[in-house]
Amino acid sequence: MIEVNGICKFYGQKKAVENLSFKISDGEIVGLLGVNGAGKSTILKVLGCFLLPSVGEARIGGYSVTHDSEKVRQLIGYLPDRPPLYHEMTVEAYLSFVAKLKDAPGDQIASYVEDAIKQANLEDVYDRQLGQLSHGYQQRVGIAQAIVHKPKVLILDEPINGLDPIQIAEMRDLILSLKGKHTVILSSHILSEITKTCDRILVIDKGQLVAEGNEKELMGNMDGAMDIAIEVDRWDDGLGDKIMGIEGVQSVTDHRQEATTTLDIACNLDLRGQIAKCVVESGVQLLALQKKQAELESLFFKLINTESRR
Ligand SMILES: Nc1ncnc2c1ncn2[C@@H]1O[C@H](COP(=O)(O)OP(=O)(O)OP(=O)(O)O)[C@@H](O)[C@H]1O
Repeated sequence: MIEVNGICKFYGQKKAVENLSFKISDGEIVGLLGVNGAGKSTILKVLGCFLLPSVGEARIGGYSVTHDSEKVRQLIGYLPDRPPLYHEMTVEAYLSFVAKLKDAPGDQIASYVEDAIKQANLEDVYDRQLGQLSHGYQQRVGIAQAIVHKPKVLILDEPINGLDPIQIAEMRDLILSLKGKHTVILSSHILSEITKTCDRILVIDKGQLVAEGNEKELMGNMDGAMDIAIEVDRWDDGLGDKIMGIEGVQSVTDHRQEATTTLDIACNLDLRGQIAKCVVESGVQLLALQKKQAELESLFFKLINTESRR
């Protein structure tokens, strides 16, 4: 449904997107993940026909965003990072206005608006002026204006931006409810959130695609990186150094308690056997050894290589 081939985008001398290619199939929900300034909005603006690519081509439903932008616009609904709302209009009047602009069939505008209001859970505020709505409701109206003409593809730029935890959960449900009806591409800088809604994640760093896959696949791409925790019966001065001496161990952090000591060990491959052997040979009793789930955040940092930015 969406095909991006070798896109670059320059703002003057500044390269915001570099040689980016990806495909999104019909009905998929795909997330663009990256820190601020990674190039997410720029990519979505190109797909939304708001910006032309400097190099390369993008197609939606087979139509080029550069040469067939009229056709592309009919296929897509777009929520920019700031929803384009007219504050003096009511929700219903605004959605009806957008439906007309998007060439929804004249005799069905009322039913299209009603459907969008229902889907975005706006029944309680349909007659309120947009300027009087909370940020969370304005964001929902932003989604409603993107879906009102029943587009095949939805492009959502940071749909949870500025929402509180309850509004985030509601927005997550709303996005998941769009599954099956639309192909969705959305952006976020929050890894834990994007994994809850998206089938697949494209990790963007400095305008480039640095990794892609679902959460499990991204974890699998970490070259076997693994965090291991061990518990031993007593503190031993040389144990940390001995474990550090095992090839592939990256760091050892100890936590001494009264009765036992735990050590957190980061490795670049599965070294559980060697670590157990090393502990036993040191004469210390090994009470527990477990593989820790690598934290999502540490995955993100590893993928975009930003340890130094933390
Ligand atoms: N109109 C513009 N003129 C010049 N540079 C721009 C312009 N818009 C974006 N940029 C730069 O291009 C890069 C990518 O910006 P973009 O907004 O696409 O990133 P982003 O990942 O969406 O970030 P954010 O999450 O902060 O919105 C950034 O370095 C940004 O400063």
